[in-house]
Amino acid sequence: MRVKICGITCVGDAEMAAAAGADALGLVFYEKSPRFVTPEQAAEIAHGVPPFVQLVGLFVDAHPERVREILAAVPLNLLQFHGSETAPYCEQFRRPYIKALRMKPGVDVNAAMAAHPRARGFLLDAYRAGVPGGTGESFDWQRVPRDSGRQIVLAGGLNPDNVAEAIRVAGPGAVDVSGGVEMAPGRKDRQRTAAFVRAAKEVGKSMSAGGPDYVGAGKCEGVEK
Ligand SMILES: O=C(O)c1ccccc1N[C@@H]1O[C@H](COP(=O)(O)O)[C@@H](O)[C@H]1O
Repeated sequence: MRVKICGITCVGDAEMAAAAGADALGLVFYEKSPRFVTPEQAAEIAHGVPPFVQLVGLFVDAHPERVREILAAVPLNLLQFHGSETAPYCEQFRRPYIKALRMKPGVDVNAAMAAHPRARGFLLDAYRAGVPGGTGESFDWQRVPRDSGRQIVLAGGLNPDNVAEAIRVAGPGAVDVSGGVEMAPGRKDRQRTAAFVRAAKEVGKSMSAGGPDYVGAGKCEGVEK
């Protein structure tokens, strides 16, 4: 189970979250968020990120020039598009990306996924009208498709107390949290972050112990599995 801690705003929190075992750290480039960071702050935070921890840039319907400017200044490994971005928009940056889907009642998740054939995965988040994300609200985890064949990142209102149950119900490949591990908007709490990573990794391990440990559909030529 991979874990992303989103909304990192300072070097200390990046180091703390990485030490707690986070696989990815999120930087929010959405100006209206309390977790917004400037490209300069983001570049400084990037220096505190150890090798093999992914740095993810979160955008909400940003002007393409703004995304390019940030890409030139910050070594992002993955882009997270959290607005109503289309596939051509997302693909123009030629970087791996995930697309956030807000779980509005009645939304056709499979159709939304099909519209982004080149996305690395889909982050499923709660829906609240007028707010693009980071609401601290969850949605019915039963609604997460189990057989889409796409990588699912579960988000929305997760915290150290509910993440294990959320993973058991939804069966995602990764989880993403922001408000549920904070002590104040934009500042992560060490204990909550560590407890979240531990809970997610433990349940992920116990679930893979009960089933096949290799779920990849792709085969390598000449190699029998
Ligand atoms: O974190 C934000 O401020 C934010 C702003 C705009 C769009 C997305 C945002 N965050 C993402 O939302 C999910 C859920 O947040 P939470 O855990 O419910 O607080 C989070 O994982 C971020 O990827």
